[in-house]
Amino acid sequence: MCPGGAGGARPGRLTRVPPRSAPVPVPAMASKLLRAVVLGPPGSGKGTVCERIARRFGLQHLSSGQFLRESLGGGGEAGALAQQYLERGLLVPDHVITRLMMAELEKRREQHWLLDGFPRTLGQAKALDGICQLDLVISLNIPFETLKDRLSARWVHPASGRVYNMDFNPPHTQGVDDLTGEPLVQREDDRPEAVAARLRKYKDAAKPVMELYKSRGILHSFSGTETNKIWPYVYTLLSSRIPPVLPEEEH
Ligand SMILES: Nc1ccn([C@@H]2O[C@H](COP(=O)(O)OP(=O)(O)OP(=O)(O)O)[C@@H](O)[C@H]2O)c(=O)n1
Ligand SMILES: Nc1nc2c(ncn2[C@@H]2O[C@H](COP(=O)(O)OP(=O)(O)O)[C@@H](O)[C@H]2O)c(=O)[nH]1
Repeated sequence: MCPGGAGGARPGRLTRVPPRSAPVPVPAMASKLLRAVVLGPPGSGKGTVCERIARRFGLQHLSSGQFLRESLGGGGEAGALAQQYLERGLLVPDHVITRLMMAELEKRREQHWLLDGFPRTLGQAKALDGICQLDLVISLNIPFETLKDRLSARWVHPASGRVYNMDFNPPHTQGVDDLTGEPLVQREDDRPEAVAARLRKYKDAAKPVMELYKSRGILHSFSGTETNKIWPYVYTLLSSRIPPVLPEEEH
């Protein structure tokens, strides 16, 4: 069962109207903790979509890539090991990322959450199964050329993970994070040489994960080249599972 989750009851499935005299049950939609995953290749907009979902629906956005990058600075053994993989655009071994993510999920037993970047392999998906029953998996299908263009124009604020794109969502001042005023950087693994390898590896590892979630009937795929066009569909899907705290239009 999910940490803090309500087990088998699925949100949005409470369709029978009770007789007038019966006590009114707390709707599953309000009481069940949502466990969702966003899948997609590097540059597909997972972080962008997750941020929007997190803000509109009051979910915790948990980015495995961001947790990994934060672990690098800690001086620990796991961080040192992970650094060698990240620099080369390779996936860190399943047991390393799984241990990290399980610890983070354990801290958030009582919150709705949305995973970004985890699980990336079948091994990771099985580890997640061991602690949690997922409600929803969103898959973003974006053409390869679009991914390459986006990643080469991506700038990030390392401390927060906030992402910018010189065309799509540029910072107010070039090269500077809007909230902190700190410098933005380009990730080493967003260099064109690393990107092609990352995309290939993503495809190989993600295929069985998607098949697993498809076979369970929880996979929802969205295709396109623009996040703003995909977003209304994602918003509608989420709204069927959890009440929004902000309206859709406010990006
Ligand atoms: N489950 C995961 C998640 C991330 N990573 C490592 O962390 C890096 C950065 O992860 P993330 O921020 O999720 O980036 P990507 O998905 O690679 O790229 P993007 O943010 O562009 O999606 C990955 O390239 C990979 O080296 C990993 O090994 N295993
Ligand atoms: N041009 C363009 N850039 C986008 C769009 N959606 C997201 N981006 C940018 O593309 C880059 C990758 O998006 P991100 O959310 O980091 O994707 P992730 O790698 O899947 O987490 C970032 O620089 C985003 O600002 C879009 O519709 N058009």
